[in-house]
Amino acid sequence: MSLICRRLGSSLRPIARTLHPLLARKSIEAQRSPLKNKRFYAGKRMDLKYLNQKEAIAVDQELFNEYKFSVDQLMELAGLSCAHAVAKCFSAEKHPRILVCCGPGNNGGDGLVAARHLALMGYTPTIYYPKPTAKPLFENLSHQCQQMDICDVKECPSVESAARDYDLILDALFGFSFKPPVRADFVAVVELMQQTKLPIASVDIPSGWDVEKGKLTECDVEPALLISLTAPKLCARQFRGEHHYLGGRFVPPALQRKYELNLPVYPGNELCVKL
Ligand SMILES: NC(=O)C1=CN([C@@H]2O[C@H](COP(=O)(O)OP(=O)(O)OC[C@H]3O[C@@H](n4cnc5c(N)ncnc54)[C@H](O)[C@@H]3O)[C@@H](O)[C@H]2O)[C@@H](O)CC1
Ligand SMILES: [K+]
Repeated sequence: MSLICRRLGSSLRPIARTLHPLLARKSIEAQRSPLKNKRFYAGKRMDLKYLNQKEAIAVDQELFNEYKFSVDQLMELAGLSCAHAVAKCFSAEKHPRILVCCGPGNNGGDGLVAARHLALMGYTPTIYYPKPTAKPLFENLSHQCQQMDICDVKECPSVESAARDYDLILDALFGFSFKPPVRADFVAVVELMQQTKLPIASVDIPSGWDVEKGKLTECDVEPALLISLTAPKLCARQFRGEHHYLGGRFVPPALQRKYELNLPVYPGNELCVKL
């Protein structure tokens, strides 16, 4: 279409655009995004972008500051998409009991949201939240879980007790703001996840991995499922588990274009897409 538009010459372009809305739209996109236009001409998909830590933080900030999303809004969608990805890979019949390990930041908040949705989907989540964040958002999420009779444990389970009491661990300890090494309060739970034979589903980043370099030691956490949120981070290139999903279906198209995210198409009305 854009090719036709060029051949028509500048004098006829406005007429062509008036007559053909699709032609007009493509032409506007071409002006806004040369890369997208190039992709259109070449007829091939650009590769999915893997974000470095700075880019992940920049996208995050833009969603809040430029697009005026609230943290609650995005966290609800992120956590819900994690629950959906878990349900696609681990059925409530075979893996009903889930230990949800929540960290002190927004990754932990995603875990609290996911726990609530997993409970509604027929799982039995139990929350381990060693350093609850004293902010209304996190207090409210914890309160909602309590009101839904979701249990929590105050002590980190041993490898043996976890093997006995749970079928899966949801790792919502650290996301893209993690800076190694792991601090004292979280060493026990990271060690549990390194040593357990239970399958692990990691939210956004396998906790303890460097956001860009990935695994730092041979014994680092090896999740069976990774749910990248918004767009995968560089460390996800090292992911060798069985299932990799993308969730967080809330990125406005203009922001996708600005960061050249080249996100895959989510099927139908799904909240997550297999990568
Ligand atoms: N932009 C987005 O795009 C969205 C991001 N969300 C989630 O938010 C996450 C990022 O959240 P945050 O920026 O709050 O950061 P994180 O949740 O990655 O963690 C930051 C917290 O961990 C602590 N921490 C950092 N390094 C540590 C270490 N070595 N040992 C112990 N504690 C450490 C920090 O003090 C801080 O409290 C994402 O990974 C994703 O899960 C979603 O909630 C919603 C949408
Ligand atoms: K995580």
